[in-house]
Amino acid sequence: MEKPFDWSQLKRLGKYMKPYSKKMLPIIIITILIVTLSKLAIPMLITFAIDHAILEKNGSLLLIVTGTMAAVYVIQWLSSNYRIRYTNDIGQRVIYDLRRDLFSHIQQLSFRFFDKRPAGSVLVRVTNDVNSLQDLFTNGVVNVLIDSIQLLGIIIILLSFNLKLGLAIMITVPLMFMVSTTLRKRIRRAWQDVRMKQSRINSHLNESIQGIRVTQAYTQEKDNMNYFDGMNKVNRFSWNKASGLNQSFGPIIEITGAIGYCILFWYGAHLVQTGEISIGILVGFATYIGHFWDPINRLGQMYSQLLIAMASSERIFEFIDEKPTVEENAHAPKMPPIKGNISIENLVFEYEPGRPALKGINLEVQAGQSIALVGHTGSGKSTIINLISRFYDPVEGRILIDGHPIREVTIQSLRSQIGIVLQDTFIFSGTIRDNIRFGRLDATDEEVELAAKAVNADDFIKDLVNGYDTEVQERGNVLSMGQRQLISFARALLANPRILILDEATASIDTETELKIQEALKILLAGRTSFIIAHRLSTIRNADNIVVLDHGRIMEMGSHEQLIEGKGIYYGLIQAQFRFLNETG
Ligand SMILES: Nc1ncnc2c1ncn2[C@@H]1O[C@H](COP(=O)(O)OP(=O)(O)OP(=O)(O)O)[C@@H](O)[C@H]1O
Repeated sequence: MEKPFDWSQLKRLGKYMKPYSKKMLPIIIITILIVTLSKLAIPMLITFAIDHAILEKNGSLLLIVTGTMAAVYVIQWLSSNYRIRYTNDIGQRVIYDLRRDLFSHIQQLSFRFFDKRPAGSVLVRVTNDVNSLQDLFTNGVVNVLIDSIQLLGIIIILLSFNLKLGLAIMITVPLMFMVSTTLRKRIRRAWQDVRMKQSRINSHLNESIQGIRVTQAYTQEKDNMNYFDGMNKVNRFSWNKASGLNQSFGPIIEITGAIGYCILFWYGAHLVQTGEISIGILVGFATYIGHFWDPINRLGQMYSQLLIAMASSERIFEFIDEKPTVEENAHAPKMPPIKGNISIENLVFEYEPGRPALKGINLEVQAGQSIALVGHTGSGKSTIINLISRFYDPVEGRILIDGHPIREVTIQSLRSQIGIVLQDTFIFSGTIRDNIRFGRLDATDEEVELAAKAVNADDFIKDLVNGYDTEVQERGNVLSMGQRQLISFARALLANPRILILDEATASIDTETELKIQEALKILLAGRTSFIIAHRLSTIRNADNIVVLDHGRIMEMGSHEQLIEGKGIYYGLIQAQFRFLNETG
């Protein structure tokens, strides 16, 4: 359904122009006035030249009028130039501010926001929706002004030339407006349909490229192609429909315009014969009418553009108005340097109402201890670490670090002292050095290399073509799983956090890398409080305390030996792992 025009959106967008309006708007308005006035002056000069210079054979007057016309054209060209430069500048500044606000706001939003939306849809708002406003700010608003002033000027001039002829011609205006707006509406809907189809293609494309390895592994290329082909065909049909409608617009407008010309020549010639108007005025009328239909046409077009832009701005502001679900108290103090004692008190959490992921977790951790979280998939391990880092807030209960409830300190001061190494180690596009330095941006090259050495990453990095300056692409596809893991260890070590959270990679890697990772892990964990979602027996065994979770509850807790002796869930898990290893090995 098409929405009516939303003024509040335009008002809100207008606020983005405010910082620049004082300095730039007066210049823009003056240039707009000069451009329109000079456009209006040309037919007036033609009229004058015919009646007073050509018909009266006054050569010197003709020369003066021609000179004046040339001067007007130069003025028009100059002010047009300035107008375009200033409107482009103001437009780009507004878009820059809007894009910056949107991006910085999105970065603040909590995990819950991203849980609900595919990455593609967030991307579209920062790119397409902001771009669609660009046209409005650079040309749209200004063109509306120029066209409106031009239209008003022509109407006044024509009526003052000759009231009767002026009114006779203007009979066609409502007709033209009606035809233009009805047709525009249909065209707009058709293009909306095209955009919808295209965005479907885009999101399918995005998913296909992201999942290309799975598609090829399961040889689903043909099915995938057929599906894509279907969407592509539908897109072609809707494009044809929209462009057909679009093309019919010009001739229809021309026919309506021709009616105006017929009236002019039939009635105008009559008025010339009766001596009521001069030939010059008749030619003047014809020239002005030539400039008459264009602004009407463009204003209709502008309305569609405005509707599209308002829809985009609504989507942008919807994101800007989104509040982070993890909020900070207005005067929250900073978390003092962390020692690492953690108390988890009766923690209850649900991602979706009525489906608890944690059902009352209690845990005491001493500074420097390492905790291994184990349990079946979906038992709540990741949820616990998400809550410690305050990516979500609990429904009940609380977490204290060195006696400070984490909800009462600033998020920045908390997270900057917690290091997180996720299973899916994200490598950004850039050099290896940049990727390690992500842990602490002010680290020197030596510090980066020291961190890499400490976690045994130095050897393989030096073997790369450009060593630390080797460019890696987004997600680090050129690196192996184990190498990516080591880089993320170096990144975390460089940040030197007091609390370390680690989601151990599940994929099996060769024994040599495994050993390297285990050694690196020892260095990384030394002297820090750590939570590890552990999958490898070696990691689990080395932990000070093993916490066994099931369905959001702690079922068992203790050292490896204690838990094995207890012959409970942990014992079962370990047995199952051994059985699996024996059967597959
Ligand atoms: N973003 C989310 N939105 C909704 N439900 C979620 C979300 N993340 C996890 N859950 C649900 O919460 C429960 C606990 O999930 P959690 O990720 O903590 O398990 P886990 O023990 O870390 O599992 P795994 O070992 O597979 O990573 C699961 O039932 C899961 O379906």
